Amino acid sequence: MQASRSTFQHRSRADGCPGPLPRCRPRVQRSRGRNCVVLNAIDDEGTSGKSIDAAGAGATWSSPGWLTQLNMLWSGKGNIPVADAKPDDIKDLLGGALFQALYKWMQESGPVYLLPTGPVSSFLVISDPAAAKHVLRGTDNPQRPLYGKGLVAEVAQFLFGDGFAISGGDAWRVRRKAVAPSLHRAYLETMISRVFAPSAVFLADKLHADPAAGNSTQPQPVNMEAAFSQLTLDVIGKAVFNYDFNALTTDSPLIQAVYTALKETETRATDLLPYWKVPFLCAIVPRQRKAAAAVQLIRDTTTALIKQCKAMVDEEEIAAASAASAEGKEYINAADPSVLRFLIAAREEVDSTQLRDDLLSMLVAGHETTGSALTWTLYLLAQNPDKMAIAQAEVDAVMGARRSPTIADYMALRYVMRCVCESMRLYPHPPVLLRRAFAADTLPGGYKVVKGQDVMISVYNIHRSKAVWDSPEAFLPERFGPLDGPVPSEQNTDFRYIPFSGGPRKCVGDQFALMEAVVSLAVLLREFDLSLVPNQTIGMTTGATIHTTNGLYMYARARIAAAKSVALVAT
Ligand code: HEM
Repeated sequence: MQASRSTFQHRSRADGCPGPLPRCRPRVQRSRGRNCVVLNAIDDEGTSGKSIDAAGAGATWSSPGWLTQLNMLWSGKGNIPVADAKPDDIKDLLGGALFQALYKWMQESGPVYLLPTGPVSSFLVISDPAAAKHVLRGTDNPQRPLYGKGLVAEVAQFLFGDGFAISGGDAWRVRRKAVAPSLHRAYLETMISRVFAPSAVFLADKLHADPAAGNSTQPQPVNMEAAFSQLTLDVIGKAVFNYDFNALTTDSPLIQAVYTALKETETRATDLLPYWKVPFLCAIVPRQRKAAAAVQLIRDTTTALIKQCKAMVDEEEIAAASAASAEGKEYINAADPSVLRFLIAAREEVDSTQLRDDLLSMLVAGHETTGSALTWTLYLLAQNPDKMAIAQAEVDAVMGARRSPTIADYMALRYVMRCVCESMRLYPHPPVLLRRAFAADTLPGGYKVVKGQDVMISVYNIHRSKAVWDSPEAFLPERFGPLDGPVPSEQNTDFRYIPFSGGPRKCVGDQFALMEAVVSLAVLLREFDLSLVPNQTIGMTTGATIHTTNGLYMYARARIAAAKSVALVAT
């Protein structure tokens, strides 16, 4: 199958350590015009003294004092700095570049500040690891139920329904406990050989065959962001439902529906006027009608897949799954190792609607996230040829003439793994995590949080803060310590590195995602020299993940080294 250039264009996308741990540094006392914010030293426990000139905070011509005052008076949030947010800034950030504006305000207002969004509404923005740890660990924690998902559940409900990615409390706990075991070790190993490696090799074959990929005398750019979005949709479809979207080859109404629904979730997350909360308006606004039709198609397809799978699972398989569970073994169906099959065989299906929503949660949560992680890792490698050379040398040494990485290869691809981790530090997906306080609380550092407060944990800010990381803007895969040490996580960095969140609501697919990303990159780096098309501007925009503004156009030239090693084996 010949891939045309348009094959790798975005559909309506979603365009539509250990090792030396970074230390906290003293904060600089600063003042900004009339708004005097004084932050004192922050110690390693994240405690700080702070004060704010309440009368003047936020009082510029465009961010009038009354707005700030109301915010501060409301429920007595007086000990938290208020960002000097002008209406234009807020308009911009609601349009999609939210996390970049949050970074600017962190530099002005410190690691915990209030962002006024209306006369009596605000976000509490957290860019401090200790405060983030406190909130994340207190989310849906039965011992300390202080926070819930809040706004994110509201904007995604139309798609996720009662899925466990957005539900809370007991409903979430029960479903997470049922679904998480499906991603067990044997399943992940099977995914490498059955799904991750073959899908990446398929993409490589398309790039080899595609004159648009840069192998002809007239090299043409390939949009690798679009290619990764298609690859990860194919992967997650097979892994969760045993369903082949064939997104790398075809364009179907179902694929369009997935992109439409994702885009709508992203748009809702940044809508200034959440008119979609009004059912009457949803019924007449064309965008909402389109989104509703898309969700219906996705749900109908999922329901049909569940029905089909149920028909395949017999009593014998249920007994085998139950016996495996009793013996503490990991059950897997050799013919269909998908999450869906596991859940039905393990009788964890509850009712079909709940199962449908849980599976859709995994589909959505596991698609653009991994696609974006791959996009930015490749971008950073292409921008840092010295790191690219190390990664390719590792891939050559580990894989030799094998096109498809094995589980042993995956374990040995430690530098590639660090490249993925470092890329998720610089470009975390999503860049902010939303929460809402169920009860009044006090954050480390003494910041008072009122009941009902919407909270944004800016993972982007934490990951790029000079107070948290040395040379935060640099791409340094080596920064996490020796390659034979553990992979960085929120645990071994004390919440300084949280690309998969942390606490009870931590990503359930983190190991899946790392394997998929490392395996996909290994296949591509082994077979291609990938370079950026010159003179393109790679801007950032966001919805659920960080996207490029215009795509990531690259040349993919077949590597001589890979060709040689294949030839060596052939002789
Ligand atoms: C690089 C790829 C990925 C990244 C960066 C990522 C990141 C995250 C983050 C930050 C959260 C927590 C959100 C929060 O605290 O509000 C999360 C939750 C979740 N992720 Fe991932 N994820 C990735 C891949 C995946 C994959 C491949 C799957 C499925 C196989 C998946 C399934 C989920 C689910 C179901 C949740 C909700 C868990 C719950 O609420 O209990 N993710 N992910």
